[in-house]
Amino acid sequence: MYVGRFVVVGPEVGAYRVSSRSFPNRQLTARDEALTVGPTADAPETDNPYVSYNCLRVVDTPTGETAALGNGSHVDPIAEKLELGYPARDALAESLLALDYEKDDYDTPRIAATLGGDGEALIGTVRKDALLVETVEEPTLVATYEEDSPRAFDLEADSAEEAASEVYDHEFEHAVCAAGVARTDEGFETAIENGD
Ligand SMILES: NC(=O)c1ncn([C@@H]2O[C@H](COP(=O)(O)O)[C@@H](O)[C@H]2O)c1NC=O
Repeated sequence: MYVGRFVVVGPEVGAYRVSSRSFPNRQLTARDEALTVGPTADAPETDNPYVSYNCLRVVDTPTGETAALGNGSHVDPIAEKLELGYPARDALAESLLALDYEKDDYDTPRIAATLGGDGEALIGTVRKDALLVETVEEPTLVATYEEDSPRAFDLEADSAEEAASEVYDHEFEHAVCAAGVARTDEGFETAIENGD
C-alpha cells in the first residue's frame, strides 16, 4: 500500500518517513537542531514547493525541550510557537490551519507531531475536509494518503536510530528516507536513515 509521507509518535519516540512516487531523489541532512529533506545531487530540477523542508526540529521551550516533526514548511512555525511557550495543541492547530492542505494535484494533507520533554505527545493533520489534533498515549500513525486519520501503530523502537530504520523498513511502498527522535536522559537524540 502507498500512504505517502507518514509520522509516528508515541510517548517516548517519534519518526517521520518520506515515501514518494514522484520525487524519489531526496535525502535527509542534519543542520543545527533541524533535519532537512532536500534533493540529492542527481535529482531533476523541480519547482514543486512542497518537496524541500525541515521535517524535524528540536527546540527549547519554557517547559523543556520539545521535538516537532512533519511533512512540510509548517514544521517551522510549529517549532517557533513551541519556543514561545504555546501549548503543543495550539502550536499544531494554528500552524496546520494557517498553512492548510497543500494546493497540489492531490490536495495533500499536512501532517505533524510533537514530542515534549515532559512526556506529552500529540499528532495532527489538516486535510481538505478536517483539522485533527490529538494527544496520544501510545505510538500513533498519520499519513498523507489512505491512513489519513490518526490510529494506533505498532512501533517497537526505543531509540532514534531504531525509530528511523523501523519506519524506513516498513512495508508501506516507495521508502525514500526517514528521521527518528527519542527522549534520553540528556535531552532528545535524532537519527537519519537514507537507505545507503
Ligand atoms: N512532503 C513531501 O516530502 C512531499 N513530497 C511530495 N509531496 C507532494 O505530494 C504530491 C504527490 O507526491 P507523490 O506522488 O510522491 O506521493 C507531490 O506532487 C507534492 O505536491 C509532498 N508534500 C507533502 O507530503
